[in-house]
Amino acid sequence: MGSSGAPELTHELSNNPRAGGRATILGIGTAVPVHVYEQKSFPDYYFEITNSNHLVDLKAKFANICKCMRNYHSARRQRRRSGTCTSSDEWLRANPSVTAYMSTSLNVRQQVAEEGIPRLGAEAVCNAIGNWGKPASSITHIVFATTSTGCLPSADVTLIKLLGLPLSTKRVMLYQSGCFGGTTALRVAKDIAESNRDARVLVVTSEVMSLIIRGPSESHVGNLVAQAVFGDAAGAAVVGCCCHPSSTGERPVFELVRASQDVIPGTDDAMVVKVQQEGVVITLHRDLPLHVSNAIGGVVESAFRGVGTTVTSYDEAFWLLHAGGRAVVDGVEERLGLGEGKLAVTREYGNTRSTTIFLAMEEMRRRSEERGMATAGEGLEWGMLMAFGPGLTVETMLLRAMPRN
Ligand SMILES: CC(C)(COP(=O)(O)OP(=O)(O)OC[C@H]1O[C@@H](n2cnc3c(N)ncnc32)[C@H](O)[C@@H]1OP(=O)(O)O)[C@@H](O)C(=O)NCCC(=O)NCCSC(=O)CC(=O)O
Repeated sequence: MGSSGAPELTHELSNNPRAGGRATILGIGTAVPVHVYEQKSFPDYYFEITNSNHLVDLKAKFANICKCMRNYHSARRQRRRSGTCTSSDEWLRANPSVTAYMSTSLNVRQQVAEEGIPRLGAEAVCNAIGNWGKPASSITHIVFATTSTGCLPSADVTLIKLLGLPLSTKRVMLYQSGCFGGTTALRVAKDIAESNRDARVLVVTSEVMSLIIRGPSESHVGNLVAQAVFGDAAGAAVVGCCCHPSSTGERPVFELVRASQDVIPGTDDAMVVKVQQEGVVITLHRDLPLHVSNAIGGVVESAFRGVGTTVTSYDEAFWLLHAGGRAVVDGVEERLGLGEGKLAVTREYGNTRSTTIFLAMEEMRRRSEERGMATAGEGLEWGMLMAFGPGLTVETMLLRAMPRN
């Protein structure tokens, strides 16, 4: 139990590497779609394309929420939607069932997701493999997470065909995994890598919001918040145990030290996601940020405990937090007493569900390299990756940044 008074949450996973070492991230890549919507002009766009300009008060509320998102994200980041022609303006205008608040539309939405998810994922994979520097044929396993669809044959099958990977590549598909799906995928990859000598596990997340885009309703502000918050992106990482990097020519970036996953008691209604004839309907409860911040102290304390880290203050660690929304990030920062700038990379990007942590991770690595820091974790050794989603589930991964040289 943490001194925060939060409920005892963390169920620690065993950590018994059998592949001769701990799993590490050996390459990272991301991809974002070509369609960009500026947060500033998004309220005008969204109310126009959903034929809702008559809902004047609701539009003002939405504009306020988006304004806050604009302050929250750095100006150079925008929200993005799938680059497929079908989720362009043309597609939205041609499909009023998608832009209505509630209209039967699952089929038409699903087509966009089915095509867009593996394609965007493949772009991120190519970037991750380029960063890794080894041939794609060295990949032995894939763990693919998406919250954006649920069709079979699954997105990982399409992905291996797009990439030309052997059809014998061993796959794990995590559908409807929530925003913590990227962290779950890393946990599964860690277990695979540490149990199979020479395994090289490709972790992929890809989120395309075609199933959740819908018009506004005065009686469903939780949906409106979801419309303001979420965007599309894909992330990828190559994970493997690399005991002798000098002989393999690989460059471990972050060691995956320990994983945890916990459900916060009494929070079933905080985030509810239903697959319906009308698409995926998301309801976010206004207390969600409070639930996360109330629980976070206990979760983080347990995650750091007993592994021999040198961290005596949370500011001595680097932080990769899922960018849930302004209120969530501010709440976590305050509860953990983090110093200014500790969540800077989280604030740099919006919420792209399971992909968010990869955008943050890549950004941190990029900044650290640019500044000549000793590790990709802002020059620090220990760090915490944290994401949350329906359940409410909080998932963490304790990271150890490897020296860059
Ligand atoms: C949306 C915000 C950025 C807006 O911030 P602001 O500072 O502008 O203002 P605010 O918080 O006062 O909210 C503005 C108005 O919206 C209302 N409001 C906010 N959130 C609401 C909700 N979930 N349901 C109903 N109403 C809500 C407020 O009461 C207020 O109404 P009034 O004007 O009447 O007073 C912030 O509230 C936020 O970050 N909320 C958390 C978003 C969230 O749930 N993220 C998790 C996504 S899930 C995820 O990431 C995991 C996953 O997908 O798996």
